[in-house]
Amino acid sequence: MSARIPPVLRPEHPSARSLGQLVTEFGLDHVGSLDGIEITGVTLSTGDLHPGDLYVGMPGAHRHGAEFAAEAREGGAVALLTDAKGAEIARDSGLPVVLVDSPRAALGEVSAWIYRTHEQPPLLFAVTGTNGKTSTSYLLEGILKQLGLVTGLSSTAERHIGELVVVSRLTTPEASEMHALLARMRESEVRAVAVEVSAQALSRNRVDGLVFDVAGFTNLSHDHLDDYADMEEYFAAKLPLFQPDRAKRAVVSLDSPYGQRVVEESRIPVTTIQVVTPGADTPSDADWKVTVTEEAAAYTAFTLDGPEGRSLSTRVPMIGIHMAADAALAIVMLVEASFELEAIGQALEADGGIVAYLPGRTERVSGDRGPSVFVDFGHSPDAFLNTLAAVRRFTPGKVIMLFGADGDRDTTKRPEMARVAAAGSDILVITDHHPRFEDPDSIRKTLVDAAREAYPEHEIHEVSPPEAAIRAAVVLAGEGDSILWAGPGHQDYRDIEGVRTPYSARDEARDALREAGWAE
Ligand SMILES: CC(=O)N[C@H]1[C@@H](OP(=O)(O)OP(=O)(O)OC[C@H]2O[C@@H](n3ccc(=O)[nH]c3=O)[C@H](O)[C@@H]2O)O[C@H](CO)[C@@H](O)[C@@H]1O[C@H](C)C(=O)N[C@@H](C)C(=O)N[C@H](CCC(=O)O)C(=O)O
Ligand SMILES: Nc1ncnc2c1ncn2[C@@H]1O[C@H](COP(=O)(O)OP(=O)(O)OP(=O)(O)O)[C@@H](O)[C@H]1O
Repeated sequence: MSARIPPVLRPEHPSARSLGQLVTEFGLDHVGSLDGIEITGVTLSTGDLHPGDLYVGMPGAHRHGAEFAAEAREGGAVALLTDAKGAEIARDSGLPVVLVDSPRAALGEVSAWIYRTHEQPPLLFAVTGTNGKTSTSYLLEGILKQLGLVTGLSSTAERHIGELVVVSRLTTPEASEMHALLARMRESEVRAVAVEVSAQALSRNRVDGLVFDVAGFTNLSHDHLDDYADMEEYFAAKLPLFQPDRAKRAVVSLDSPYGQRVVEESRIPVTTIQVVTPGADTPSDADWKVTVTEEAAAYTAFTLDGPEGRSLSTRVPMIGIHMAADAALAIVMLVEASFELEAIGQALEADGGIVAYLPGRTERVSGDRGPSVFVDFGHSPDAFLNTLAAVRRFTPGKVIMLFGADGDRDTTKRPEMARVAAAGSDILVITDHHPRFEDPDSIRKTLVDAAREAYPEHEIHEVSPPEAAIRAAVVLAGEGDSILWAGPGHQDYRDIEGVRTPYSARDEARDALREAGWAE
């Protein structure tokens, strides 16, 4: 059985638009009569086709989308938008063809036009960076709700429209889906939307047709070097978000050295923020400074100090300094969007701090007895470093780190992940994650070898599959110990040879605790 692919959210009451008018307004060439053709939606996939759609045939990694034009017509598509090659491929499809140089480059503006998302858009927030995008987006959404707004969210984990929740496929949806989502949000009177923007999304035009009111940068560290040749290329992929055609203003964290470079290369007004340690040798030049004042098992308290003596103290219901950094970034993004710091402070104080639930982000799944078990989505060396440090601070006993590495994704980060995991833990349990089309034994071997080489004395267990590994970790743990299971986070499947096999790390961890007698 494979896990269900979540649906794409579309407006429930789309208004029809004239294809002829689109062609005229965009100055496009076309083949075949467009007389009387009305479009109500747009898609680049036959898997998500609605009658009345404009089907966009774009060249992909494997196929040219125009190959599916006839299938799209049978499914109710009323026209094809494609490039010259696609027009040739789809010559006999029976669909009128609208021509563009690059369907991907045209998709954002065309989708915005079809769904009228340029008209009275909500407040738009974008968050990018290697780690912390999802967390900051959820925290933004949480605070906006506390301020009384109807909100929307687009993240790796979920898309939210007010109270409606749908599981996500991509971190940042393709532009056609993004504008459909915004149109649906408008129907629900959503006033502010937090959007997680991946580097891949910026490289692939997925946020075209949007101008964010405020863009936030969390940090940059080693990840995605399968998609980008090196860190410079990965960094360069993030920069377009910080230019006038993409965002009006930005808040940039200086917590990683790349933050300063974003400031230097951005061409929009930028405000900076940084986590500071009282008494540190190098004072921070950031506009806003975050000081963690208390780290408890259920929350992290911090003070945010800004220009003109402005200050706010609150708490985030998550563990770790990095979560205070994400929460403070969210608050300053709101200030840049013209919310009063005082009003934010009052709303948070009324609720005893920020109210937000972040699925699978250092989520504690254990109860009052036995070891603490946290399930986390971290899958990069820097994420491991931060979450392990956070867990360590509450753990009187041993810290057991359980993790595997993604198959068919950046292989160069694996040894460093293993070294960081060994350095920050007392016991390592190495297992499988999403093997995809790779051999899981060989992925584990790379991790075990790297950890052993760096820390020959470290206690390392290799256990496959993860269902057995979490049970092994629980057996190794006792009262006062912690298990950090990094990687699976919120996900409800494992990708094994391209099949999404249903699986929940959080449920497995709860079952393992129950079987060991630590939970009812
Ligand atoms: C590697 C990559 O970017 N792939 C994307 C790409 O697929 P592709 O080029 O392989 O498509 P293809 O199979 O050649 O097909 C070409 C076209 O024909 C269409 N088609 C194909 C078959 C069919 O039966 N009907 C049909 O309409 C496809 O929708 C596509 O438009 O075009 C598809 C449709 O637009 C995307 O969904 C797909 O993203 C895949 C799922 C993906 O995983 N992308 C990753 C790299 C990604 O974007 N990740 C980031 C970052 C995550 C993070 O922060 O960690 C993200 O934002 O999610
Ligand atoms: N500011 C931060 N600095 C470093 N690590 C962080 C930070 N915020 C979160 N993390 C770590 O990174 C993991 C992933 O967090 P989150 O999902 O918020 O990031 P993301 O950028 O959305 O990741 P992805 O690109 O994989 O979706 C967390 O579970 C935590 O381990």
